[in-house]
Amino acid sequence: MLLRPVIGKLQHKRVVLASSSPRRREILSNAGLRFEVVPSRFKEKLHKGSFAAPHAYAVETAKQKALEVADRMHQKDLRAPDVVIGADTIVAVGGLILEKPVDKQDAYRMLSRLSGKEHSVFTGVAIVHCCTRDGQLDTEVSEFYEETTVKFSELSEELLWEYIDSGEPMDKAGGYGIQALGGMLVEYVRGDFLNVVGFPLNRFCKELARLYHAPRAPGTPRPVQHDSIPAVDTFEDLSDSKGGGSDPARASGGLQAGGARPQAPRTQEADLNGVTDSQPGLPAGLLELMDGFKASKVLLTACKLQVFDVLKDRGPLSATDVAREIDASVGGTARLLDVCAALGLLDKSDRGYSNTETASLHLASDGEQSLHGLAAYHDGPVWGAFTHLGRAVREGAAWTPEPLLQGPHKWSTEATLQFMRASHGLSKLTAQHVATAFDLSPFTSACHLGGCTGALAHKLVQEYPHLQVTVFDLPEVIKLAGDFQTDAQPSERVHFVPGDLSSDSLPPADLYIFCSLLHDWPDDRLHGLLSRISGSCKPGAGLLLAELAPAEEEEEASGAARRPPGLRTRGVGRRPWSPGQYRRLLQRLGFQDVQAARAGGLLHVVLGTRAPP
Ligand SMILES: O=c1[nH]cc([C@@H]2O[C@H](COP(=O)(O)OP(=O)(O)OP(=O)(O)O)[C@@H](O)[C@H]2O)c(=O)[nH]1
Repeated sequence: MLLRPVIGKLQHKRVVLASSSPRRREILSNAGLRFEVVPSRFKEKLHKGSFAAPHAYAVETAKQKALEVADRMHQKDLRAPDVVIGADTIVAVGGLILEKPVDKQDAYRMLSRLSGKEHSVFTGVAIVHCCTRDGQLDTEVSEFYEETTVKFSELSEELLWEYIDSGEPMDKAGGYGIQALGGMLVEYVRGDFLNVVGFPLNRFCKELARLYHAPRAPGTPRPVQHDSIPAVDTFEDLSDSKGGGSDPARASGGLQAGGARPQAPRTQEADLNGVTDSQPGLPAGLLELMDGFKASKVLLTACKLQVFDVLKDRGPLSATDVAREIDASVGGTARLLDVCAALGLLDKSDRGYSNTETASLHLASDGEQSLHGLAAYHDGPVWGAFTHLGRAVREGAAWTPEPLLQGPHKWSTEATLQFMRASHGLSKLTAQHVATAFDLSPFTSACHLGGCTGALAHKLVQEYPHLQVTVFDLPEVIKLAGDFQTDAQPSERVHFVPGDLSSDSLPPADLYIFCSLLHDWPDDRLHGLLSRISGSCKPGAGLLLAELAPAEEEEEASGAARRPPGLRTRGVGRRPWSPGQYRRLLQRLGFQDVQAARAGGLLHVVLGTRAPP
């Protein structure tokens, strides 16, 4: 299992592929990498003559493509992804650089130049690590290139034109696609085949291994292992995600979006350094599971005590200053702050403690992307439910506590508001990704079922100027929805309709949407509801489902599935969600053209169209 740990180095990072090339997307996703695709807008027009060699041109273009995306994403959200990957493939023959042909004549010129000769294919790759400090984007670029030699047969005019007329050359460097019809033109290849197709996967993995696993000098002791929550004085040792490897993003003060994670002891990564650990592995997954709740409680407690609010937009503060502001003991506060730093939620320096970017963005109570309400919900009703899990199991009760299951019509106004605050935070965070996972412009009316505060509805109308959106939810929720604001302007195209999903008829719409709602529903209820919706849909109407991705998939992609089956740290109580399962379910319910996409690194979004009966 040397393969997945290499790609797994990027597992908990938000990775973006800055390329529109379907081949690059396929090569990287086949390798198990999880990423978003944001095509670069950088125009490939660098002056070729100013580069000493063709590969230098490809590398610089790859770098500019990636930096353009990092910069644009940073400008847009004031938050860049953790890693942006850019690539550029060119063909070099007789001192000339060939890119994609602009038209058939250009393709003809390129292919006749390659006929009967050897040429080089270079792909330049840039891996850009990003972090944001004081609102400024900081980048660290690793770049490399790979060269492959390709020899073409002599091509007759007839063959040449037949190939050009197939249309295949037009979006390909040098005017051919070696992976398809163009393969028939090729006599031999020396070097990495995938490099010709557009991405040198082998070299990329070596580069990741180098970046994240700088070999230790001989005789250097192995890094110290820690429990999830280390002794206060040792938290600095936890700066790397898996212990032992170097992480450029962190080394440069960078921050992991999913950074607050307990540490597991090193296991097989030693193989990457050529050091094979012959000892049987310790049950890292088990220990992590036993300990994991402490990390959650630290985060939830720091949120509740408003530690992240106190530190937001302020310079580093001492434990004494923070203790004064949150009205707590100095010793207790110091310990809490140290553990928050160990978990990657705070930065600690000689001058004191300050928020990481993630903490300011998501854990302080104000701000558009705050998840403070969700933290309070977990610390309150959810925590309470899991405290009595043993009793629920003995009595055969649902894991969600009865009062929560009963729904808002049985809750106090405060409990309903607490639930809505949690839902609102999560919706605001994910709305843009859900709204743009697919092109929804063909629809003119949508209904967000269980749409709560209307956060997604407002994003949808902002994104689609011709769309009317109905938010359908229980009367107790709709009554309070006006108390919540979104960054979008209130719109007359958003309507709130009270009703009960399971008994009332649904408002008419040509697109129905569910978002983060179905994951804990029992199978029979889910099937019943979706069949009812399918029954209310006219042919051509859409159903869009967006759910948080299950822990299993993430872990499998990273190789963490080495753990004993069934041991998962996250996703407890969730219905296992896989796009494949929902695709099949939607197809059984009469939806066709079902497409699945991954959005924001956290969501699966599935869209189907009601087939004629
Ligand atoms: O044999 C093959 N050779 C090349 C390709 C494809 O050609 C293009 C190369 O173009 P470029 O590197 O500029 O990348 P774009 O497609 O324009 O996408 P970006 O958004 O990244 O600029 C590339 O798609 C190769 O896959 C091929 O398919 N076969």
